[in-house]
Amino acid sequence: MKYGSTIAAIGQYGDDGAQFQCSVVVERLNSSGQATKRQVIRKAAVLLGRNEFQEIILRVHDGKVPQSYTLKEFQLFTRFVKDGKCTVKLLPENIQVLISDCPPHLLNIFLKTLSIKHQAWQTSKPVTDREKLKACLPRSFETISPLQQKDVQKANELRSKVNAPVLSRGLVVRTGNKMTGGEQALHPSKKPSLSLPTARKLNKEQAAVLSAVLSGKNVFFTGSAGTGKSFLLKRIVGSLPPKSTYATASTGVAACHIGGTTLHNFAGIGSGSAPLEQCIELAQRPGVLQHWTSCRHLIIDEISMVEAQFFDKLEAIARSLRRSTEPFGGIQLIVCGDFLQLPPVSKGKDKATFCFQSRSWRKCIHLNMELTEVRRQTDQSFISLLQAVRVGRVTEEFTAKLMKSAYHKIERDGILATRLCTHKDDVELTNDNKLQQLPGSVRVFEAVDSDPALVKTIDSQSPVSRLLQLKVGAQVMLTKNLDVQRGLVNGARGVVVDFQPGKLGLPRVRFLCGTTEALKPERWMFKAGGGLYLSRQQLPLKLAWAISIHKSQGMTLDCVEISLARVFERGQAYVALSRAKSLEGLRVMDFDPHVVRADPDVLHFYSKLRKERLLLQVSFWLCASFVLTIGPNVL
Ligand SMILES: Nc1ncnc2c1ncn2[C@@H]1O[C@H](COP(=O)(O)OP(=O)(O)OP(=O)(O)O)[C@@H](O)[C@H]1O
Ligand SMILES: [Mg+2]
Repeated sequence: MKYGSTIAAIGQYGDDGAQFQCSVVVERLNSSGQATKRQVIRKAAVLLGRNEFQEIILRVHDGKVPQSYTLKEFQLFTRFVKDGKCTVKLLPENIQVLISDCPPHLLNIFLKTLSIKHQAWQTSKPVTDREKLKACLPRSFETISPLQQKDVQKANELRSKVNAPVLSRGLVVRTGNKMTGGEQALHPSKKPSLSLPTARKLNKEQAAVLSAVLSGKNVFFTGSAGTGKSFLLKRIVGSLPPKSTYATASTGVAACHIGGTTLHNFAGIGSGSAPLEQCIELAQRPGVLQHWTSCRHLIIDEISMVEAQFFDKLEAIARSLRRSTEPFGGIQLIVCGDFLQLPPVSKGKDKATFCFQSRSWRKCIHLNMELTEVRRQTDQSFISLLQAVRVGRVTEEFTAKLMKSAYHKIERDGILATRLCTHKDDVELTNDNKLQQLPGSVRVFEAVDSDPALVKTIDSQSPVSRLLQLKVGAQVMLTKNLDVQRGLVNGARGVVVDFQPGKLGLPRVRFLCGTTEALKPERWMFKAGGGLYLSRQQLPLKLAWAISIHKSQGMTLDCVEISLARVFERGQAYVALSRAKSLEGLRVMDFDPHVVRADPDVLHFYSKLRKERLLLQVSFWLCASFVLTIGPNVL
């Protein structure tokens, strides 16, 4: 395959784990492990292939001369895969290939492909040097085929049979201090069987948006609640080079869902209410300036809560700091959200303006796309009800259904419904009171923060609090995806059944999905200003008798109870109702159709986009085999 075509292919597809673009450093080491020769390739294509003897080859291409390494005995260092980094150390040659700035999702598949293909290859008879010479085959290189079940089977067969000497000539995987993969197979009792990568697949609509993003367009994608916008954003984050990609969201909770930071944190201009000149000065502080200059792809989730003036300021700052006349200083924007959900928080009496009403929106966004397939709910009649609520048109039939839901018995196995509150104070009061009312003693779990002096910054982005108080019987919610297959997902509801004996006294939680699990502390990483990373280690739990509707934006909830009497915002009732996975899992205490309001400006914005045929319903677009040629000139 030619280098040029490889890069183009990677830009658009490259999802099979055999090739990607990244930075590479090749080091030749001496016997004491020091580099005696170093070659830096800032823009390299890395390919996995096979030679004429079916051996696995790692090929590094700098655009001129390819370098090939036969992968027989090697070590993989995989601790920083999440940051797009890994190292392949070739043992007999004493060469290490340091890979960095690789889209983490691709790197993950690449490493899995490499490990499994290598283990499957070990089941075949090795070709000796003598046999190679005799064969006189012309040299060849063919990109490795995507992982298949048969590769996994072969690798697992080897794992069940093999003993130490065989693996000692093979692969060793190191993830920090722990060892996985090949090395675990040295201890037969510990070897887990391998499987194909389980990343949940994007649907066609989502894949089309990803492809538009990878083609370099500035994309705004929208869709009703639960169409998988944030799910897709996570994949987009994983498919772009980490050094120049910033994942942000308008709120800390939403930022945490996509493993990013808040837009305010990225911008470094405080609330952004100071005059532009002052904001530009603020953005030039050390640490902040680097965000603006190194960013090539800016991702923003929950765009509906970003204020127009703030967006315009960011756009002007980007042009100024990057000394560019292009919109947003040439940064690729990937913006997502549903304007019919929560609007920006208004300051004072004036109604806040939406981002799409900003001066720069139109010139910044090349492509508007809409996801239509709802993934959070499966019951079509409930989906139709929510669609009606979204646009503020509740029929009598839907009103009757929602009023009837007040009698739903949704408690199961001692797990009560979570109450979604319109006001923050109600949340704290409810959770504190309910915990106090429970018999038994309180256990307090204190988080370990990387920088206790920055607890406020951590609090603003963390889904878990510094102090977590629990008792047996406490209603809790999981705040992290622990095991999607087993239903242990972010937002899963449960109840504390007991605490394990011992000093740590970790809580065991029974979840609605039927699983009872002892929970261990988990770690969250946050990007703070100045390229600084902060972390918090805490149990992945929060009290769940009540949460606020604002905090629930973006969540999927198992069983919810809602009181809408004090709804004060357009879109608020829709956000609350659309958190539920099913009508059966929902109880609305006091439904009144008048609290359901959609913002007329938003309805007008969406209908204008549709009228001008600028909002591409991706499903329609796929049917029509529409080619991505729309640019800013069309808008
Ligand atoms: N392709 C997919 N495969 C499997 N599950 C998916 C897929 N896309 C989305 N989901 C699941 O659907 C649910 C809703 O997705 P997500 O939260 O991303 O929706 P959203 O559009 O961001 O909603 P909201 O507007 O409420 O924030 C989640 O549980 C998510 O894991
Ligand atoms: Mg979302």
